[in-house]
Amino acid sequence: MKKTANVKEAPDTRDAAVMELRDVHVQHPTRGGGMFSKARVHAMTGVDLAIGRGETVGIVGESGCGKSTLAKVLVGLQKPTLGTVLYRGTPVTELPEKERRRVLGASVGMVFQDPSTALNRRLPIRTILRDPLDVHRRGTPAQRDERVRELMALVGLPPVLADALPGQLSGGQRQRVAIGRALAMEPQLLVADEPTSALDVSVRAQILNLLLDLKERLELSMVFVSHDIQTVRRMSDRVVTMYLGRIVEEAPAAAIPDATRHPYTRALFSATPSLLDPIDPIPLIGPVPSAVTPPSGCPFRTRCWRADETCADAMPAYASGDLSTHRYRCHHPVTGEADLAAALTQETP
Ligand SMILES: Nc1ncnc2c1ncn2[C@@H]1O[C@H](COP(=O)(O)OP(=O)(O)OP(=O)(O)O)[C@@H](O)[C@H]1O
Repeated sequence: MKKTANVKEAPDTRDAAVMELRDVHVQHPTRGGGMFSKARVHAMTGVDLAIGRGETVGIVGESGCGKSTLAKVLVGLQKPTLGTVLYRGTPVTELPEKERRRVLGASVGMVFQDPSTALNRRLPIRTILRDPLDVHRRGTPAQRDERVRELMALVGLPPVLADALPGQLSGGQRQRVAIGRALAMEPQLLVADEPTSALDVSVRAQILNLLLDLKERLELSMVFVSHDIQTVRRMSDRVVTMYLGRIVEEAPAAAIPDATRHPYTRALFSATPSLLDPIDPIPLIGPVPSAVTPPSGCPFRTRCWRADETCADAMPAYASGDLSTHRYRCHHPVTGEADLAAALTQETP
């Protein structure tokens, strides 16, 4: 094991949370399941999460693990089936639907994966940026125009593009518009769901740097969602690993990978090694199981090289790591290199 003594501890911001989820569940009727089908997709199960002021929380996991569902709950686009969402201490899940959407719509900004589909192609950039201000009746018309100018400068768009249509912009410029629109209402929290995965590799770093810069300048809290743990680690103070709708580990970003204990976090990290520090990829055997009939106990057990019969009995309770903001749910946590070596020799069926 490498030493983790130099790992900087992320502050425990739970008391000053901008947003908090308490035991949140989201279940969907199955697609094509028929009107009377009782089958449900378990998109989120028992999620507890607090996002501190000025903190960036990264969410990582494979496709279908519930990352986008979590992002939608935070911005009010997805109502939880069960559980409580608090915005600055107010339980918004107890508000009427329209009011919950209004409060979260005005307080939380969202940047989607693909700016080409997220922006209305027929509207000029100035109208797109003004839209949230018009919807929420923020300021006078002159103040709204001034805010549009400010937003364009903030996200690095030249004023000359105000009358352009989204189709006349590059992918990177379109994502800048989407970020500007998300910031129009001066939100405290910005949620970015895979904000660079639809962009050319050459502009990805520019958009990531813009988000880091805006977070500092505006003292934003941020939730950054990606399947790429290396990017999440770079962007975040704290990283949350999700698997089949559940949080399985939360760790300070600087603790990744060496101090992390959950086999799934380790496997995700090993799948995107850096050129400078190559490591053997841990094979994740088989696909993520169905979210309609998730495995009993620990959902990762069917793909985990450390699983035994205890893992089928119950979802492990949270255990604390050495750092106060590190916790994980695993019956057989990874505690040393030998625990990883066994993963490399497991047999592919
Ligand atoms: N409206 C819906 N109806 C039925 N099932 C849904 C719906 N939305 C999401 N799901 C299912 O919920 C689960 C979680 O989906 P979600 O999109 O949150 O995962 P994700 O980790 O963001 O994946 P991706 O990276 O592919 O977007 C998946 O099994 C998905 O198929």
